[in-house]
Amino acid sequence: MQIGQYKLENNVIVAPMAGITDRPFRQLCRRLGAGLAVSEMLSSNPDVWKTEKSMNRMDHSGESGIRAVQIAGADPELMAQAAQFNVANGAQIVDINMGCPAKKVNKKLAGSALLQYPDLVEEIIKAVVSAVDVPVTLKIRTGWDTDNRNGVEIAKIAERNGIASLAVHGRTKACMYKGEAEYQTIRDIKRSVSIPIVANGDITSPEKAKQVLDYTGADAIMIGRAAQGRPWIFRETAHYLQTGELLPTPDIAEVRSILMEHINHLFEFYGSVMGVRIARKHVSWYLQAHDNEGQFRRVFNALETNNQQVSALEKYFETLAAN
Ligand SMILES: Cc1cc2nc3c(=O)[nH]c(=O)nc-3n(C[C@H](O)[C@H](O)[C@H](O)COP(=O)(O)O)c2cc1C
Repeated sequence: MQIGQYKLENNVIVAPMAGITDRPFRQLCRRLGAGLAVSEMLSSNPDVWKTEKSMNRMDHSGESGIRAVQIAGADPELMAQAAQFNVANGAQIVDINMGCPAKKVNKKLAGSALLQYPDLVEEIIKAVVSAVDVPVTLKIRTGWDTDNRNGVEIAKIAERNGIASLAVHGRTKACMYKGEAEYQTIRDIKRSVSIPIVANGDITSPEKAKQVLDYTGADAIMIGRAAQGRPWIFRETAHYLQTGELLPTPDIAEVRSILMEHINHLFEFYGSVMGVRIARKHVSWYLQAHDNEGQFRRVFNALETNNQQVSALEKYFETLAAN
């Protein structure tokens, strides 16, 4: 897929996930085959840009691949400034968040709450597109609520105001994460505009990715939660879409090596205190399939230092390999 001047290596994209798609995770997903990894959202409120959390989110140093940075907010002028600020800090694509249903974000009328106000959507897009000379992409849900799936209307606004590609999560804001994603609205959107469309929501396997692409006619797919503890899903999916062949799932030795690489990057990026905290949730996802009783995870979550975490994992994998 082409986004402005950028051609993706493949059409499998890492969904932005606040608290998850930090630089270590994006880098790992890219190494394991993702064509693009969008960063966690950054608020358009300049007062928070200096906080540790925002500074971490804006840290793209040494990141390979195209740097796509997501911004969230409801004020067109502030969104334009946030876009400029991020481009000055190295963003090569600016993505606007109109998909997030989180209360904290929607309370400020940002994220998917904006879908209720097509005029404001248009103003924000216009302001951001004219503020920067990099491609601007947009991420939405299919609409505000089930009776008002206005995704097609929003897509047309996006197209006529210069949005370079549009990612659509197949749920409305009202759905939050309940039920199953639907792809019919994504298909309707794809048929009503000619900008590239990215299909998102509940894509959990290479085969599902292919089904969704075939059904919607979308140009690319975006995977979020299914990559938690399973970043190799990008390699598997890209390979399947290109060849029709399923790769074998990684054996335990490879899972160990990927997990160790991931947590070592977390320690480097966040330092040992925060790194140890963030490692806990990732380790629990990686081990879901191997630690049925959750026994190891309970012990692991009580460990306080990175050295303790590393040696506990080494022992855990040695025991698994011996059995
Ligand atoms: C923990 C978490 C954080 C998320 N943060 C963001 C975000 O910062 N920006 C955004 O546009 N979407 C965000 N999303 C939504 C995802 O990008 C994606 O649209 C959604 O999870 C559906 O895709 P999936 O079924 O593949 O997970 C988040 C989702 C989760 C689970």
